[in-house]
This record gives sequence, structure tokens and C-alpha cells, in this order.
Amino acid sequence: MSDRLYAGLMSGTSLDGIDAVLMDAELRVLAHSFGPLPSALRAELLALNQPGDNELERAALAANALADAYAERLAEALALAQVPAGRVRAVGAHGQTVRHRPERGYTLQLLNGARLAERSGIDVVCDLRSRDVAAGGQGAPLVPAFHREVFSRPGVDVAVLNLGGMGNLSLLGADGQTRGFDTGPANVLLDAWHHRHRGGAYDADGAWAASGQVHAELLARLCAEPYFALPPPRSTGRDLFDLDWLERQGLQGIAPVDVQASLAELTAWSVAEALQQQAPQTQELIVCGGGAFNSDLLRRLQARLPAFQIISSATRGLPPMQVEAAAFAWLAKAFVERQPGNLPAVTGATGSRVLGALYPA
Ligand SMILES: Nc1ncnc2c1ncn2[C@@H]1O[C@H](COP(=O)(O)OP(=O)(O)OP(=O)(O)O)[C@@H](O)[C@H]1O
Ligand SMILES: CC(=O)N[C@H]1[C@@H]2OC[C@@H](O2)[C@@H](O)[C@@H]1O[C@H](C)C(=O)O
Repeated sequence: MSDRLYAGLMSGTSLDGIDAVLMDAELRVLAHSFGPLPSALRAELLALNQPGDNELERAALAANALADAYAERLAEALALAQVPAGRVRAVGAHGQTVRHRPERGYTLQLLNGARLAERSGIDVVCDLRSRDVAAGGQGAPLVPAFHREVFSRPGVDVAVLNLGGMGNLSLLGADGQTRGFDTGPANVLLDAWHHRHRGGAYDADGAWAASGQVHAELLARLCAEPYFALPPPRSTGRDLFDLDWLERQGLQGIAPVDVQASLAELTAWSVAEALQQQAPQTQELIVCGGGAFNSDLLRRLQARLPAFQIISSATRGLPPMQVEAAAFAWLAKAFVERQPGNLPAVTGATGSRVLGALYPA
């Protein structure tokens, strides 16, 4: 007999690892578990973002391996909270985005949901984006509805910024309206460029970027990418923003450290520009995702948004690395209650839809 606990599992575009969150029906987090992706699986998922040989079998095997890794993270979250699987009503499991092409009518998150149900003994709700795409939407971002639940304040305009691999903003209007869209790359290019020149997963605290100089002409070329001028609804991913994209912008003669500084500035610019265009009256910015730990990035944001109070989501009760997994727990709850998970004003779908596909335990 379930007492309506929900779990969320997320592995995002940065491919840093898997977050599992267990929460109650009042959206209080009971436990959080994070673990890196096994390195061979991480490399394969990264490779599957590009066309390659024998994709079908490789995708199926990666979806299996991801289900096993998800099951492990979920088990650890349950153990931390000392909660048996039988008390969890459902788990919302994102899977790994390897293609995001809403303009072609699909978005693809790898995950063997059947295997996760088998391993966990919990109802699995996955494939949470396809229905919105089928209804003409972008299938992303989905978190604005959850951000509204946990971060909105009556009478105050609040913006919530996820700085993951990609960046996305939720605009929670004082008038009760919620908007949202992807700003562009947040950490994905910073991680990849840092990895190429310095090794390691990411530029800790943005220290390398902070030691460089922004290259004004390169920054201008990066900012000229047409994606940044698109009106919402808009979403993006590694399909567009990868190292090939960066190399096409002309890097000859520019020191790698200055490219890193320029990439950090691009992230800050894309967010500030979007806020100034879309929500000029807003003055509060809540930051979540791994970029919330990058003080160089936050300093650049503050410099471009001097009137804003920029705070970590932890200040509002939800630590930065728990927000997305919690959102997918909330989406599982919405599915169980057959409530819509999307916001058509955000994704551009023709209407509200119940999101997800169910693999019963
Ligand atoms: N201490 C830190 N200093 C600098 N950057 C950090 C730090 N900790 C995390 N990050 C950045 O945050 C990233 C992970 O963020 P997060 O887990 O929110 O992304 P994601 O969920 O994979 O992406 P998305 O939200 O696009 O799906 C890392 O790849 C790294 O770039
Ligand atoms: C297709 C896809 O996986 N999109 C992710 C990605 O990572 C950040 C940004 O791009 C956002 O649009 C989305 O994730 C969050 C969880 C969302 O749907 O709100």
C-alpha cells in the first residue's frame, strides 16, 4: 500500500551523472542520491548524440545500462530515507536525451523503462516529452510548471534559471502567468572546451575562465547564432551546441583560456539578454543546476544584471542539484493523477497534456 511518495530520476545534457530524489506528496525532499555515470556508458551516450554505426543496437544496450544505473541510484535514495519500494507510488524517469528534434516531430530520451520497473519494483513513468511534441510543442523545457509550484510568490515577478548542460529560464509572473524557454548552452561548451585543454569533467568554480580575457570579436560571433534571436517557444540541445559549432565560429589565434572566458560570457549574455527582452520588470533570479556552483559564471551574470538579486535555489528550500530530479518526481505525480504536465504557453503545444508512458511494477 503506497502512501504517495514519489521519486524522480534525472541525467541531463551535461552527462555528469544521475540524480535521484525521493519526495512526499507535499513536495518535501526526503532523500537525494547522486552518482556519476559509469565512464563507458557516459562515453557511449555522448557518442550516441551523433549519427554513427549500428546505432539501433548501441542505443538499446545503452538504454539497458542506463536503466541499471538508474535502479542503483533509486535504491540508494530509498535506503537513505529508509523507505521500502512499496511506499513509492511512481518514479518519474527522464532518460538520456540523445536527439532533440521537435521540428521533425521527435525527441529521444534513451531509457529501458520496462527494465527499470523490473529492477525497482516501482511504477515507472518515462518518455515524458514525446506527448508534448506530438501536440506540436517543443517537449521542453518541462520544469517551469514545477518551478511555479515551488518558487512562485504572489505579487512578485520571479525568474528561475537552470544552469545545466543547457540553460533554461522560467518566468513566474506576478500576474500568475508562467513562461519559459531554453536560453542556449550553459555548461556544455565550457565542459567540453575545458576537457579538451585541461582534462577533467569541468572548470571547477570557473577558475580557468576567470583567468582569461573575453575576446570581444569571438563573443560577437558566438552571440550572432540565430538561435539566440528566436522568440519563445524555443528549446535546444547538443544537436546544435557542440564543439563542432564552436569550431565553426573561428578560433584561430585565440588563446584557449580566452575562448573559455568568452564561452562563460556567452552563457551570461544569453541569460541577461533573454531576461531583458522577456521580463524587464523582474528583479529576482533563483539559480539552480550545477552552474549555481560556478562563481565566475554568477559574477558575470550579476555584472550584466546589476538590478537583480541573484540567489541559489537552496535559499528557497531546494538545493541546486535536486531541482530537476524533483521536477520529474512531480511529473510522475501529475501522471498518476492524470493531470497535465506541460504548459502550452511554454512549449507551444496546442493544449495541456498528461505526459509520460507507464511501465507498471
Ligand atoms: N563546482 C562547480 N564549478 C563549476 N561548475 C560546476 C560545479 N559543479 C557543477 N558544475 C557544472 O554543472 C554541470 C552539471 O550540472 P547539472 O547536473 O545541473 O546539468 P544537467 O542536469 O546534466 O544538464 P541539463 O539541465 O541541461 O539537463 C557540470 O557539468 C559542470 O559544468
Ligand atoms: C530535450 C532535453 O532534454 N532538454 C533539457 C535540456 O537541459 C536543460 C534544457 O535543455 C531543458 O530544455 C531540458 O531539461 C529540463 C529538465 C526541462 O525540460 O525543463
